[in-house]
Amino acid sequence: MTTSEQHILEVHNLGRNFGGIVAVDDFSLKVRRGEIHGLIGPNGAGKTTTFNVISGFYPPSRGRIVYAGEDISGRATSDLASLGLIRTFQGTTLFHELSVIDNVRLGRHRSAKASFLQRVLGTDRAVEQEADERAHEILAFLGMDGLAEELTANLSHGHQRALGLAVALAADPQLMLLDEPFTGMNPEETKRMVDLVNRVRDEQDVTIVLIEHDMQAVMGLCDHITVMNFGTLLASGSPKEVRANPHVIEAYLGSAA
Ligand SMILES: Nc1ncnc2c1ncn2[C@@H]1O[C@H](COP(=O)(O)OP(=O)(O)OP(=O)(O)O)[C@@H](O)[C@H]1O
Repeated sequence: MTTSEQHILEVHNLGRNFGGIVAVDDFSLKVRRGEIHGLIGPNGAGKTTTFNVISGFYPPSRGRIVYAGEDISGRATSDLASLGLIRTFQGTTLFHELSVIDNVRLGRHRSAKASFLQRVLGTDRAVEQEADERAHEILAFLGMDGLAEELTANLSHGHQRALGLAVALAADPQLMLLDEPFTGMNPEETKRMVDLVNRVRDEQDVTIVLIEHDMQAVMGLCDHITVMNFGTLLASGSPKEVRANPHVIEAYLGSAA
């Protein structure tokens, strides 16, 4: 296997400025197919900016992003979604006034399986039916099929976050970028979400990169961790290696101080 077959994502010497602020500078990252990869670092380290550039929300100022062997630098989010690169957000982006199943159906349309006109006119019945079946399948996979017709606003926080995962899964991702999936969760909800993320990788064949501040969850879940500080690469390795790295300890103690 060549290195580009092994790595679903390669970020080469990425840079991103906002006016005079250098948010990300000469940052490189490689993500192997099938792994759960943590992107960590103190506040303001450049993690969210990196996600935004990879997922096409901002073009890079410098550097290159290669996904599944293809240079995707500066490509639009909708293009990337149809290639199987899907990103979730820290806050929930669900439609609270819609049912659970309708949210998942909408997630499927992000993968552009039907043309815009077909979607608006609802002319492609086969596409609609397939979206419906897949939406139920995903809810069942997440143990939420019993909630399919429930109003999203009525779900618990934990279920809303799991629904966010269902919406992302509906787009048939190969690579999912999860932005702080455990934020605002109690330990029990975090444990359930950790199990779900593991199952998404194991059973749905999705590679996962996640930004997260809950160190216990990150260390327990990730195969590989990349640490950023001041927009640059600070360390990269197994959870054990990263935890023992004096530069990482210093960066975290410094930020806590
Ligand atoms: N749209 C923007 N305009 C100006 N500056 C920005 C913008 N987005 C990010 N920055 C700056 O870039 C730097 C990196 O921010 P970023 O949000 O990427 O860090 P982070 O590691 O995700 O932080 P946190 O863990 O607090 O979310 C910060 O100094 C931030 O203020």
